[in-house]
Amino acid sequence: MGIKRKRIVVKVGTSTLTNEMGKSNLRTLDHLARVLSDIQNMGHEVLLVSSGAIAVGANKMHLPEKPSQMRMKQAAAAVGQCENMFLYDKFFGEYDKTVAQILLNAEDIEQEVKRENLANTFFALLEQGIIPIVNENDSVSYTEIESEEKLFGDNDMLSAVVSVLCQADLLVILSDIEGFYDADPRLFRNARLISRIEEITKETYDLAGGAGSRRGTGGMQTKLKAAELATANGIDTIVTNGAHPESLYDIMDEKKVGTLFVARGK
Ligand SMILES: Nc1ncnc2c1ncn2[C@@H]1O[C@H](COP(=O)(O)OP(=O)(O)O)[C@@H](O)[C@H]1O
Ligand SMILES: N[C@@H](CCC(=O)OP(=O)(O)O)C(=O)O
Repeated sequence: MGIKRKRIVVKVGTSTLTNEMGKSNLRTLDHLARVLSDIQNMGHEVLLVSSGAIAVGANKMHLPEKPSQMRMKQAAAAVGQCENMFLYDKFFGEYDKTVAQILLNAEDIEQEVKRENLANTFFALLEQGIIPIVNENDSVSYTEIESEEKLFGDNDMLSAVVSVLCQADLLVILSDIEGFYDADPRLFRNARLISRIEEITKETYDLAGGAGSRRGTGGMQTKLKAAELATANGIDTIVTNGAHPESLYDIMDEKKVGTLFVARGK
């Protein structure tokens, strides 16, 4: 029997990668590296879209909080990206895996020639059993951090763009919450998890609020946009909690986890 959902893209947000102190959450990073390595050993192809550069960099630079000035955000991203890749290289290395860093701007996707080159790079890496780790190129492209006209908006959207580009079978967005609720559970205690969404409509967006912590960006609004793009391109999308990366095993076994946004045309 062939492997279902062979190629998966996993996106992990700042709120999962860092702790309350703004420092790297080493336990989660290690768990994530172990589970993704294991899933690759089971015959799947894995791509990781990882946020956290700005928050981790700000912490390493001893800034009192996440910077608001653009130049400081870009500086923090340069420091934090380096730290994150160091940690990923170390943790994935423990499980005998090689990782590669890909940093993207919107132009890299918009221009056809660049897009093709980029897809070829991803395919070459996957063919070699390497795990690509993707982030926005924040230190170069301020538009991705701030502009209204940004294509990615944030890493949720970037993960959907990468999923489409790589013709992934599944996108998993790991956040600091179990999935998509009928209201933001941080504000409404009685909010209920929605386990399956067949179609994302205006009413769905009405249920989604912004970021839940000072570390996160975009909240459920951007996750819905990402799910909309991915599902429109035939890619199932799951939003679930990244605190327990082991749930990825259940996802690969097609068990019910978090919220499934069903691919269109299925
Ligand atoms: N309808 C909703 N269901 C679940 N979470 C929601 C909803 N609306 C807003 N949120 C908020 O979205 C947050 C997750 O997004 P975000 O803070 O950007 O994290 P990440 O770093 O994972 O992208 C949750 O902690 C929650 O407070
Ligand atoms: N590219 C930025 C992350 C932006 C972003 O989308 O953050 P998040 O909502 O935590 O996924 C960084 O690495 O800090």
